Amino acid sequence: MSAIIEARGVTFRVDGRALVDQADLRLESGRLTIVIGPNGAGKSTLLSLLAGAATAHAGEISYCGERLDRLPPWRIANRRAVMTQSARLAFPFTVHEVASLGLDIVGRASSRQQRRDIVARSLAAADALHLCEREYSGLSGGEQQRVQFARALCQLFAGRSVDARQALLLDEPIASLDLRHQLALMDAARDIADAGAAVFVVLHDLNIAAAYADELVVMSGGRIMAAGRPGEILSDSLVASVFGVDLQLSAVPPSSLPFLLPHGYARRRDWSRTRFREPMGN
Ligand SMILES: Nc1ncnc2c1ncn2[C@@H]1O[C@H](COP(=O)(O)OP(=O)(O)OP(=O)(O)O)[C@@H](O)[C@H]1O
Repeated sequence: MSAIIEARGVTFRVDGRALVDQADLRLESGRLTIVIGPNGAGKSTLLSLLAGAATAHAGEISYCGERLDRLPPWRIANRRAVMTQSARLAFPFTVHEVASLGLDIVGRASSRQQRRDIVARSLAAADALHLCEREYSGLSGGEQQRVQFARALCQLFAGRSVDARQALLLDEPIASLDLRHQLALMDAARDIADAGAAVFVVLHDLNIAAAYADELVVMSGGRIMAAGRPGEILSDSLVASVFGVDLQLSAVPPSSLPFLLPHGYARRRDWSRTRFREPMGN
């Protein structure tokens, strides 16, 4: 079966410089793919290309075997939801209104009650239901990030009635979150993959990436340097060559790092999962 999203030889240049250079990638149903790499590696640019927000100069991106550049916007909107890094809003929207933006171009066939249910379910999945009536601009950075996650979930859930083969693309979704919300959001992403979507996440935290990824993609200088199961590809030498960090010389004693590479993958699987569903008091 074709991948939900596939990139073949994708290259994107600005002023002659390749920000993404000949990337090959398959995002499959049921799989959580996490991309890591240093600042400027090209991770967000790759995500924009996969989302259809930028157009490749070479290579091809397809959704379920159909060329992305030939799909009408409404089909793209039903098939993939995106959470970008920055989401400033110029108007005084409430949290409920921001989450509902995810329903703007999808889910039009749904009844008013179905749309209300989708918004409530998405806000609950992001632990943001209790913020519903608050003004978005008055929220903390982490709270805003959770509302943006809810907005992406709204789009995904609403689009599901039209197109069951979907992808969720998240750009640094846990950058502003506390530890519990980081794990809860990643657990929610895991659940969405387990329900059949292809999930693609840009992360900086190598421990969390190693703990959650079915497939880890390591980027540097616009290129995919390695891809595979975290336990198979993560090594001190890869971290040294891509991030310029010698883990052996780290000032932090290994025993204080709860799931340091590459052992985190196995350990995380044994933990009880963190859920947004319980009230968390903020
Ligand atoms: N519109 C643009 N014009 C010129 N250069 C750009 C543009 N967008 C991104 N870049 C450059 O392309 C490179 C890749 O950027 P990108 O945002 O994809 O990296 P990233 O891996 O997501 O980085 P970070 O971890 O810092 O978010 C960077 O060097 C960036 O400065």
